[in-house]
Amino acid sequence: MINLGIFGANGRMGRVLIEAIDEQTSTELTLAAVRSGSDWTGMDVGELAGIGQRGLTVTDQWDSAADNVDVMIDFTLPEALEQNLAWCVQHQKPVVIGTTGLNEQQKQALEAAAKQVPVVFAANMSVGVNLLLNLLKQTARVMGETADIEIWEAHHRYKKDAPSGTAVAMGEAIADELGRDLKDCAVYGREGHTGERPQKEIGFATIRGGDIVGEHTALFAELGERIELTHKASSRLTFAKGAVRAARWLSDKPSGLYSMQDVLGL
Ligand SMILES: NC(=O)C1=CN([C@@H]2O[C@H](COP(=O)(O)OP(=O)(O)OC[C@H]3O[C@@H](n4cnc5c(N)ncnc54)[C@H](OP(=O)(O)O)[C@@H]3O)[C@@H](O)[C@H]2O)C=CC1
Ligand SMILES: O=C(O)C1=N[C@H](C(=O)O)C[C@H](O)C1
Repeated sequence: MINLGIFGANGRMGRVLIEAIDEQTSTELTLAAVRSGSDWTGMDVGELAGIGQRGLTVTDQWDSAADNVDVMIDFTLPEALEQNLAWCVQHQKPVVIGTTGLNEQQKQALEAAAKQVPVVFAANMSVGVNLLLNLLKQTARVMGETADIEIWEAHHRYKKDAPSGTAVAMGEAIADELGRDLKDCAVYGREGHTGERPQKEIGFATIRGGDIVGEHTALFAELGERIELTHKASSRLTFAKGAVRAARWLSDKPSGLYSMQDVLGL
């Protein structure tokens, strides 16, 4: 049995993580952490996730459960990342991180923490997106030098970062394969008299609306033909199941920064 803890248990991902951990016979939820003073403190985790009472309450007293946790899972917001990492380092807990929209300082904090505890970081925990990253590299090898490359993504109205972490990871996978630096060739939206498209650009477009769980497309457009590679997530449980799989995989690994590709053996 692997005992798991969740940061941000009351969030959209936190709630489906409770459900995903509950579904597995080999994992048990032993810490459902929320921020200090949160209104959710004291609520039964099963009630929070809509799956009926489970006998564990949401808490803002994280330390009291630390001894009973093997791996933490963090899907919160970038502002919470450094505090969560510090807690994992202090208590020597491996951690799976799905939070997106990290700035340079937060990325460095992630790398520093991974020297002291095992860390899986992935902007998207689904099997499909991680397979897609490989397909994008293959497509870039064949068409990338001559095709116009565009990436677009669509998410729910509540999402706070843009473009999505997955879209950025897709752009990075393609740019790496083509020997380009995404910082130099990315264009985030276009407006006005933009002129003709420079061939080496990688363009990004973002849609936000309603309850869209997460959709990503990469376009490789030539004169005369084009390829579009699309992934559509229809349930957050897909991401949560991926995170639980990553946590199980991480439980016996040494310190280091791992990807979902490592977890899946891709
Ligand atoms: N890698 C992947 O596969 C996926 C990644 N994500 C990413 O996961 C993250 C969370 O998404 P989602 O669940 O939809 O977001 P929500 O806004 O629903 O949840 C965010 C959680 O983080 C907590 N939080 C926010 N700010 C702080 C803070 N400063 N200190 C402590 N806790 C804080 C919130 O607590 P409170 O309510 O108290 O503010 C809440 O519990 C996003 O970055 C998203 O992009 C999402 C899906 C899949
Ligand atoms: O915020 C979300 O919801 C999602 N965020 C991730 C991202 O930014 O790529 C992954 C997924 O698409 C859902």
